[in-house]
Amino acid sequence: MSADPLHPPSTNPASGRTTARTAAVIPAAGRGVRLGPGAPKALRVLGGMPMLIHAVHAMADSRAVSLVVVVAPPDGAPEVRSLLDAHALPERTDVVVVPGGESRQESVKLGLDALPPGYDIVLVHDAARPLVPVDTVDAVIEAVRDGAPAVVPALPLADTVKQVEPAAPGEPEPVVATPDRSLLRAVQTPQGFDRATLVRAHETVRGDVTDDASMVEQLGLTVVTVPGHEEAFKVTRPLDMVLAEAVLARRRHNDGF
Ligand SMILES: Nc1ccn([C@@H]2O[C@H](COP(=O)(O)OP(=O)(O)OP(=O)(O)O)[C@@H](O)[C@H]2O)c(=O)n1
Ligand SMILES: C[C@](O)(CO)[C@H](O)COP(=O)(O)O
Repeated sequence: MSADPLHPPSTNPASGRTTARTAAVIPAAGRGVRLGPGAPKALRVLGGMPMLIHAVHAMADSRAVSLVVVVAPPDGAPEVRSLLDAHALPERTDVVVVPGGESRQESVKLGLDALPPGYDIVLVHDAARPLVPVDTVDAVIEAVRDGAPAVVPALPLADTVKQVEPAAPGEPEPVVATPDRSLLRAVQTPQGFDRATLVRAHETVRGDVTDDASMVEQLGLTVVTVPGHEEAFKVTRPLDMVLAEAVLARRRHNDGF
């Protein structure tokens, strides 16, 4: 890969270790059907600011992230560009906007295709997880820097989980198993990747998946976890908006605003 003169990899003078540059791809092209009627989910307002802007800030708050690629709703790229231009970001962070696709997987691929050379670590972060703390972002990046090809933030489950058999609509679903909860994790974003591995996964793995790490699993590589965070929850249903507003109010209170 050729070098980008604006954002050269940094070298630690003490260790001589060169730190790979990190970009974040934010899929934000979903409609938000489960949230109910309204604007595309990423453009809905939380604490006075579109959800997407919170998500971009969450990535840009990490000093390691110098490029953010926002994957906008397919016909919404100009609107998203204007929104981003209206909100200040750290000077060290460039933001590129591309139109997204029909599925999350397709949107992530379009974001990856827009990445310039020189970024060897890629985070993929849902716009729908606007409140992930920077410490979680940094923990993911650190684990990729330490050599893991794919890293996911994960939390233990609070509920017991049942596996069911599909049933006709309105009919009760028979339970067929109760997996050992201690071995299960709820997985969040940002998920972090060695760029070449993630590109290979998107180029070779076929079939529907619900996250990017599972594509790397299908390549036969080991994905590792780092501790996730309760505030990195995904805004999916209407109650999640209430929760997100409450988290923001608590942050404002703690910051003295
Ligand atoms: N075609 C799509 C579908 C989803 N996403 C993004 O993938 C993330 C996770 O998806 P989800 O929370 O399921 O969002 P939606 O698809 O918008 O939700 P729903 O299924 O309720 O419509 C979101 O940031 C969403 O914008 C995307 O970029 N392109
Ligand atoms: C990527 C993800 O957020 C990890 O938990 C999740 O799989 C996205 O799923 P969705 O059904 O597209 O919201």
